[in-house]
Amino acid sequence: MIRPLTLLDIALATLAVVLLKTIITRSKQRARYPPGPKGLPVIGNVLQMPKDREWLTFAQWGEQFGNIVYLSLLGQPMIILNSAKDAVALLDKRSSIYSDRPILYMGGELIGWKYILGLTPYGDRFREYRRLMAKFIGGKTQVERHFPVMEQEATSFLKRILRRPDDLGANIRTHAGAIILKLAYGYTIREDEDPFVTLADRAMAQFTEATTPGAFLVDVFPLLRHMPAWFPGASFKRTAQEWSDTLNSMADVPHAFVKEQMAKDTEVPSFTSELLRDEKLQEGQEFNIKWSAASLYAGGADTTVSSIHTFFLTMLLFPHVQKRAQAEIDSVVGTDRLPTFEDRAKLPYVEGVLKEVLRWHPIGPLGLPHRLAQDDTYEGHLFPKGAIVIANIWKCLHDPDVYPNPSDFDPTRHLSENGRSPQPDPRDYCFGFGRRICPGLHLADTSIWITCATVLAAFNIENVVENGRVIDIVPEYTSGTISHPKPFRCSIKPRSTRAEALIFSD
Ligand code: HEM
Repeated sequence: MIRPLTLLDIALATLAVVLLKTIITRSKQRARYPPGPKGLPVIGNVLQMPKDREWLTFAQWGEQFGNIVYLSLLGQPMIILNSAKDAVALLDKRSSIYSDRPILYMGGELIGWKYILGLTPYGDRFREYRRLMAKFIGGKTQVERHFPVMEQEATSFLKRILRRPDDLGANIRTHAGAIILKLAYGYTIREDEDPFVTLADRAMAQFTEATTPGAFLVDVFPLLRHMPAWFPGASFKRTAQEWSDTLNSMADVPHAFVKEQMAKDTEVPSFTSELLRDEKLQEGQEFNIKWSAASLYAGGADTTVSSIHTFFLTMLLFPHVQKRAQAEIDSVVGTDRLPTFEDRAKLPYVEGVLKEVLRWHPIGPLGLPHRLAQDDTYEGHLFPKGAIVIANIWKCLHDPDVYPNPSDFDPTRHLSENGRSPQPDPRDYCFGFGRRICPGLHLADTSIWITCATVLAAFNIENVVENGRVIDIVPEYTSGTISHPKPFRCSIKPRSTRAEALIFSD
């Protein structure tokens, strides 16, 4: 005899149908996602994620599965774009839906880096920060106003090198900090252990630690953020509080300095002072000015450091490039003065050196992650809403079809020489894409150029010789959002007594 159906039977049957439907829909959807390495149930590709220099593994997966690679990390979809063509087609051309940022619970929410532009969600605050920055450094004309500061700081950099030639890393950090602090706050740094530079360095180091994937469980289980700080196992909350204090000081202390100077009418014009004077300050406006100035500092201090370091590294590794660039400067500028921005258009080979520095090792090999705001389809694939989309900038700039022999540092690839057209300008990719493109790109381009040009005019960069033996170096880079050359030794000496005199001539 057949037992009559109970409510429980009906509930179980309904659940089974719903589960089956979900599995079928998911696997149908999965079939429409781009290909990628096969992961495990639930955790997806978590165990296959590379621990360092992710851009190399992502590029390898691109060769194996096709340029667009799909990954799933505990259910979080991630899409890697390994070609410039796809990055432009999606992040540039469909920018209105590809411009959000993923939420980082430890770094963004608990510590407060979401107030810094790079992690600010796509919305009103994002637009306001970008508007303020565009007025100051948004184009070539705006940046031209800052040429005198950059030229003066380039000479100060040469002096620091001359005084402490063995402290290259520290000298470069001071130099980058000096430019951005002058522009953002009208602040002149102290030569020894500047308190603002030290504070910012600490905040940036904590940022790197806080946003390293897998470093904090709260990024995997966001509900943990509600745990009280005293709860056993909640030490991350206390760390977050401490690091939040550092970040707030990084934004507050220089801002207060400008206001103090303005009250005494002694301020040096800067991003902050100009906005505080100009803007009819409405509610919340001062907050935006303070945090966009801190965003300039956070975005500008560490990035150019890596590029300038790469410049020294490559001059050491490719001495023939250094010689040719110096010969070009000598023939155009002469040896009685240092190069200025007025010389730039007449120095195509030095321009090629700058482009190669930005291409050979892009400081942000994977840029910053974008977040897709709604479902999208592209070349027959489904890209789900909420997916994290990453452009493999390193791969775009090392694609052998676009840049033949990509590991060669060859400035001539950017010249129209011997009837050859220049290869694509790396600046079209290294600064990112769409509405999130680096707002500091013109400042970066000009400040790195003047630094390289003056260093080439004044110094020879050579291998260290010890006990008659040349110390060779093997170039190595750190992992992380901003990738730096690992420390290396080099000898930096004035090219002549005349060059040395020029450095101290002002
Ligand atoms: C070699 C130098 C630099 C390179 C290669 C570089 C590259 C980048 C890249 C790849 C991004 C992410 C773009 C995206 O999401 O698609 C970015 C964002 C950003 N950069 Fe730069 N950058 C450099 C220098 C600077 C400088 C000098 C500043 C400030 C003065 C700056 C400020 C920023 C800010 C605030 C963001 C966040 C933009 C946003 O989220 O809307 N960067 N940069």
